[in-house]
Amino acid sequence: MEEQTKAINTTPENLLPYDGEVRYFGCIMDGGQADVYLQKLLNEIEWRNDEAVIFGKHIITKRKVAWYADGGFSYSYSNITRYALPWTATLVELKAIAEELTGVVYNSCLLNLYHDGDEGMAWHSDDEKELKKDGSIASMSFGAERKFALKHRLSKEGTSLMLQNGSLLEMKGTTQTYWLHALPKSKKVKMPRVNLTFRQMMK
Ligand SMILES: O=C(O)CCC(=O)C(=O)O
Ligand SMILES: [Fe+2]
Repeated sequence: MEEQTKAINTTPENLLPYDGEVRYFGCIMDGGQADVYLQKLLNEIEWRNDEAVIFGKHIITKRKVAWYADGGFSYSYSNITRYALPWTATLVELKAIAEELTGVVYNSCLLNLYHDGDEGMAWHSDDEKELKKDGSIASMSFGAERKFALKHRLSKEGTSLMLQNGSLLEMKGTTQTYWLHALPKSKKVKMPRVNLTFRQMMK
């Protein structure tokens, strides 16, 4: 890896006023390096359309997904069992960068490919029982800059920020219990974005 030219903010402030911790490290690599990673991820990842059952209807999302993890992990939903793919060299590199900055070791990664601003992610929290309770999620972004929104479940208080190319965001503590997050659609965005969320799954 090339040497960093700009200093990374290794102790970013908490963006949430209460009930959780969300920290934005900003860009953790230069733009050229981020562009190289974007191309590698677009080409190397086994992207597939996500399937889900919503209101009894079987739907296939426009957004593409992939799931990589330590050996042996599987995950079931809507009567489908998915097996994790083994880490690629690129993902091992990116996982090491996330772990170095957050001080947490991750054992799985969910990847999302949004082809343009017509694709997004609805309000949700990542509170599946398979995930370590109050654990850390490290979210790395490549490609088009997109808005990331957070909303408290009870008070409805909200905040948002732009996730830049080559940036890192960490969510931890009680964030997934009390806050929802979303990636709103945007007519202005014409370029793809790849997002990686490194997660701590229960063994
Ligand atoms: O694309 C993003 O920044 C958010 C992804 C996300 O929330 C998720 O995969 O659970
Ligand atoms: Fe999420």
